[in-house]
Amino acid sequence: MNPPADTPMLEVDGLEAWYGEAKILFGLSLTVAPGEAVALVGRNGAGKSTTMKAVMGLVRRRARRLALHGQDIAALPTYAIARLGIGYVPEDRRIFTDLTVTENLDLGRRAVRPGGGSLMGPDWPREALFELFPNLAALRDRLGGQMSGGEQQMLAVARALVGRPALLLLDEPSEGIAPIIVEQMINALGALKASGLSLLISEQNTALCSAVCNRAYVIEQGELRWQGAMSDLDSAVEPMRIFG
Ligand SMILES: Nc1ncnc2c1ncn2[C@@H]1O[C@H](COP(=O)(O)OP(=O)(O)OP(=O)(O)O)[C@@H](O)[C@H]1O
Repeated sequence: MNPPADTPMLEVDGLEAWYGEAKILFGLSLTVAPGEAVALVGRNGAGKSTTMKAVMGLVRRRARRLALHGQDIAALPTYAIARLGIGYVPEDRRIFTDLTVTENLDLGRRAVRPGGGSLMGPDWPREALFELFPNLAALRDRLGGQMSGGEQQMLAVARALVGRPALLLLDEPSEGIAPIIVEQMINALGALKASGLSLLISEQNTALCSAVCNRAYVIEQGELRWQGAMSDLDSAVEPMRIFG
């Protein structure tokens, strides 16, 4: 049975998370609607990465509700959450440095069992990925370890897309990459949004957030500080100085 039309793609309610005994998230709530691009912003150490890890089940966490398009994921292990349809690109990219671009992409395929409740996002055949990230096309036989940080970031995003996620979590996709590559990343993320993919993007780059995202959540010390339309963030951000 399909969920009601207004079901969020991602629903997070009252999320708490810990590293060992240290509590990091204190009851965060957020949603991402189908096809929506949402920014998660906040200073270094605010808890953006932890929020993404908590959604993926990579840290100890508890929530009143954690659901992917109506399906409860709170008790699932990480691999099952990924298999249901969430792609995750962590801050440290984690591409295979000893494999070529093409081999890295081949490893991104997701083992999906029909009827298992998995959501399939837009299909990105290899040539479409190379159109999305033209730099990768020229480097298709290059080893991952011999690419720049920005190229590796593109490869990490492309590899996540091969698995046809319905929701993509991107942890600081512009971090440590050259401005020209940030431009290309903005274009690519715009195309992803246009394809109907839902995006949750942790970012400190205001240009990227404003170009791609509809709404934003500001977090500070593991708590929600502000939420609203991306266009209203600037006036809210200045007094809070949450970027940089
Ligand atoms: N593995 C860990 N063990 C213990 N504490 C951690 C760990 N990773 C992060 N923290 C702490 O959790 C808090 C939130 O960190 P998190 O990485 O989620 O922040 P962030 O908003 O993503 O910041 P950044 O932009 O610097 O990545 C910080 O106080 C950080 O020191």
